[in-house]
Amino acid sequence: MGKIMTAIGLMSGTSMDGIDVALLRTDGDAFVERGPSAGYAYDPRFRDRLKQGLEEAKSITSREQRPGSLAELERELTLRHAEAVQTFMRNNNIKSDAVDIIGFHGQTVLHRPDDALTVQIGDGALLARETGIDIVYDMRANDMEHGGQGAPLIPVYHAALARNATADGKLEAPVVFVNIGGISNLTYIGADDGLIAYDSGPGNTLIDQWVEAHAGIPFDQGGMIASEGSVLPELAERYLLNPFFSADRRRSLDRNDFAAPEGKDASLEDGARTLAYVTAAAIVKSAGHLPTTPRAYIVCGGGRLNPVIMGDLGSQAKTHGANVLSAEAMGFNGDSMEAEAWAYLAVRAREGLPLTYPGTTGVRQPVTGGKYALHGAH
Ligand SMILES: Nc1ncnc2c1ncn2[C@@H]1O[C@H](COP(=O)(O)OP(=O)(O)OP(=O)(O)O)[C@@H](O)[C@H]1O
Ligand SMILES: CC(=O)N[C@H]1[C@@H]2OC[C@@H](O2)[C@@H](O)[C@@H]1O[C@H](C)C(=O)O
Repeated sequence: MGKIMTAIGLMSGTSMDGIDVALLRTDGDAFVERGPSAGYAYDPRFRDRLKQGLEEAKSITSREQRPGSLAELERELTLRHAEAVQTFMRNNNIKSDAVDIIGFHGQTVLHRPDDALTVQIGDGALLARETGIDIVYDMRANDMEHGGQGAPLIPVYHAALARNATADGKLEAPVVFVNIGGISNLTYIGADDGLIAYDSGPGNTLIDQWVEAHAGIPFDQGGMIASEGSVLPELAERYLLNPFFSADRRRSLDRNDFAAPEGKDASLEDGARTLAYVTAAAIVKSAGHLPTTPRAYIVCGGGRLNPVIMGDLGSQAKTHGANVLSAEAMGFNGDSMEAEAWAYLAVRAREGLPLTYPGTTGVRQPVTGGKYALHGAH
């Protein structure tokens, strides 16, 4: 066993709904002990600023550029993360000298794997100064420099969880972890420990955009709106026939790769129902590229709280003989898993261990990654 470190992971995902924080004790390998976690929601005004930041980021051609208000946004985002860390440590009685490292994801504002360009805003040095803790950040860049898609990075953590659950007799491979966030991604862990991962399609983003534009609400809580509607097959087909699903090569997605329907395309309810169906069908369709059908799908991320998505995923997976379980049914935490993963990745980075593999991002060889900001350096 390697050196066990105490790490905090910070995730601000593509849904831009807030900051997830989680504490982990780990050696970056098989030893994983999950600690407390929390979510700190963004207020609607900051969420709007992030959305504007995504627009401004469209003109970026090299990853250091911060056009428009992006530099100011990066500073504010970082200070919000520092505040989240401080609140989290206060609420859980954790002293900063008890934490060895923070894994800081930042906010993805642009992701164009075909141009080898991925930009996560987040100022590691500022966060180190504010928290007094060493930071590992910018963990996607090195993967891209070595020919990878820069995403997904969570698979190595899924693999550690699966290995431990299999050893405890709680799980039988092959198994798939699905994260239904703004975008959905899946990790396949084969019986021989083989690891395959990729983005599987639009997650909640289209549903969020649809209900925001037509009902002025940020998301379809509990799938209430979708449950009143019907699937419109033509509209669903329009998404599911996208070349993303049939291409030979799996590629990672940007939030803007799929667009929400036009208002005239559907009623509020039918639109929400159809997009929930698309979210589930995209996962099953993408899983068709795996070497074997998994026995189970373990679902994490906010989409698992939408029973319409879960119902569709359950019935479609069943036709292939697979069960669908929420992360909680396996004793995991579906809200904090990404933040836990960023804590785990920070420790792996510190130990020089690989973060990504040819099977997870298409990188040429397993590579580590991350930049460091040491709190004593200033
Ligand atoms: N109670 C709920 N009912 C229905 N949907 C929900 C509920 N809670 C959260 N969601 C959905 O989950 C989304 C947030 O998911 P999550 O926090 O996993 O995304 P993320 O981490 O930002 O994204 P990504 O994994 O793509 O980076 C919300 O935008 C919403 O659409
Ligand atoms: C570029 C980027 O931020 N991608 C995110 C996004 O959100 C889900 C999916 O698209 C995944 O590829 C990734 O996040 C997860 C946490 C990952 O890297 O594992």
